[in-house]
Amino acid sequence: MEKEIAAGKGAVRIRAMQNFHPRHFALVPAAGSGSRMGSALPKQYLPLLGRPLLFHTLSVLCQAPDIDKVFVVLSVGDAEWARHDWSELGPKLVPMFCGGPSRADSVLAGLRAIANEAEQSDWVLVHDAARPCLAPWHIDKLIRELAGEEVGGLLAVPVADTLKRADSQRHVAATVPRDSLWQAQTPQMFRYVMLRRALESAREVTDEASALEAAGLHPRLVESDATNLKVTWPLDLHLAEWILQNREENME
Ligand SMILES: Nc1ccn([C@@H]2O[C@H](COP(=O)(O)OP(=O)(O)OP(=O)(O)O)[C@@H](O)[C@H]2O)c(=O)n1
Ligand SMILES: C[C@](O)(CO)[C@H](O)COP(=O)(O)O
Repeated sequence: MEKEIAAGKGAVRIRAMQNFHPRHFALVPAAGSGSRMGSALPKQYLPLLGRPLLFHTLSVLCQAPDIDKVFVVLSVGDAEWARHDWSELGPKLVPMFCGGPSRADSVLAGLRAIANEAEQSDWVLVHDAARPCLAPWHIDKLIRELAGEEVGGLLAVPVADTLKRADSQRHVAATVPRDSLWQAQTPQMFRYVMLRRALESAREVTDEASALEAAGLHPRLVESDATNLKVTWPLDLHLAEWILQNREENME
C-alpha cells in the first residue's frame, strides 16, 4: 500500500507496506567554517578529548544499530579530513566532498549525492557535525517515537527561560510567552523524498523542519535534553568536553 502526502510542489507517495522496512541514513553537514568559534581551523576539526570534534559526532552515529550508513558532507576543498584516521568508525562511514555555501545547500547537495542509494521512503537523519554530545538514547528515542509518523520530526527542548524581544537599542520591547516554544536540535528525521523536495523549494532555512513546514507539513517534536548542545562559541567546547567526560556517571 502507498500513501500520498502533500509536500512542496505536489504530493509524494510514501510506501506503507507491512513488509517494507525503511532504512535509516544519517547525513551530517560538516562543511561550515565555524566563524563564531573564531579559530582558524573549522570547529568540526578542533580537538575534543584528543580527537577531532567531528569524530565524536560520527562515532555515535556509526555505532547506532538502527543506522545503515553515515554520510558526512564536507566542503569541496576540505584538506583536513585526510589528515585524520577515521578507520576505527567502520564501513558505515561515507565522506562526500560536496558541501555548499549554506547549511541548507550542504544538506541538499548530500541528498542529491545519495540519490542512487536512498529509496523515497527511507528515513534520513540530518545531524549537525557541531553536536558531538549526541547520545545513543537520543537516537533511539527519535527513531522509536517517529516510527509511526508519516512526516517525521526532530529532537527539541522546551524553552525554560523567560524570553525577551529587544528593540534596536537593546531595551526590552516585549516579553514573549514561552508556552509551546521549543528549541530545535538535530537529528531531524524525514523521509528522503519529502526532505529533498522540501529543500529544493525552500533554501533560506536554518533547519530541515523549517523546509517541511514551508511545504505545509507539521513535523513532530521529540523531547531531548540540553546535553545535545551545538558547539557554536568557544565556551561550548568546554561544556561538550565536560558532558562527554561525565556522561557515564551522570546520564542514562
Ligand atoms: N555551508 C555550511 C554551513 C554549515 N554547515 C554545517 O552545519 C552545521 C551547523 O552549522 P553552524 O553551527 O552554524 O556551523 P558553522 O556554519 O560552521 O558556524 P558559524 O555559523 O559560526 O560560521 C555545522 O555542522 C556545519 O559544519 C555546512 O555543512 N555547510
Ligand atoms: C539545525 C540547528 O542546529 C537547529 O538548532 C540550527 O538551526 C543550526 O543553525 P546555525 O545557525 O546553522 O548554527
